[in-house]
Amino acid sequence: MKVTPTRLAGVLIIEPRVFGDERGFFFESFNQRAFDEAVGEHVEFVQDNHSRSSRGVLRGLHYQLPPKAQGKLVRVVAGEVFDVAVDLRKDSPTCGQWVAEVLSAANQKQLWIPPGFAHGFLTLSEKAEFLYKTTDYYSPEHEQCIRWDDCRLAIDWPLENKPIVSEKDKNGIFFDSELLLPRG
Ligand SMILES: Cc1cn([C@H]2C[C@H](O)[C@@H](COP(=O)(O)OP(=O)(O)O[C@H]3O[C@H](C)C(=O)[C@H](O)[C@H]3O)O2)c(=O)[nH]c1=O
Repeated sequence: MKVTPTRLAGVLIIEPRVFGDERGFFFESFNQRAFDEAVGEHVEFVQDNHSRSSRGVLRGLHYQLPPKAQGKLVRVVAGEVFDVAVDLRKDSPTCGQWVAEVLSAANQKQLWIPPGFAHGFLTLSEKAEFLYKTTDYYSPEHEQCIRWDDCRLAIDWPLENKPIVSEKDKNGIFFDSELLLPRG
């Protein structure tokens, strides 16, 4: 497993070791011991999610407030997305900054996004199947949505057209220092 830090401390790009042969391929999509070693601590996941999106669908930017903040280990098993994490940690030197990575069935890359970040993605392929593990349960009461087009975040989405966004996401809030989350 190859682990690459990003410019947002804690957010990691994880590339599993893929075993290809004449039948196809095999890889461990999650290994608790290897993951904990990569992150440097034990991380427990309690929920697996799966969403399918069409080209141009943008989901996010979502996060849950403490005490239900979620860490997310995300990957794509069909198609391709432009995946984004935004640092919302109050005392972080990269607070308000974002990092993006193209995740696809072809590159088999995963992104570890610890609690304290907002997350979203733009679908680049006709269809994308998005799977992810979360470190806490879904809690609508704690869910927040920051506008994908917030001008302070200025995320450079590779948009071909106006994205397809849910009503909830259309009515998201704008990034503000009041939103920031305590570290940990
Ligand atoms: C997230 C979630 C949703 N739901 C229900 C609530 C709605 O009735 C329906 C669709 O929810 P939503 O429109 O919030 O789904 P997404 O827009 O894909 O939200 C996700 O998208 C971005 C990329 C994220 O990072 C979050 O994990 C998550 O918020 O599924 C559940 O039952 N459990 C869940 O964990």
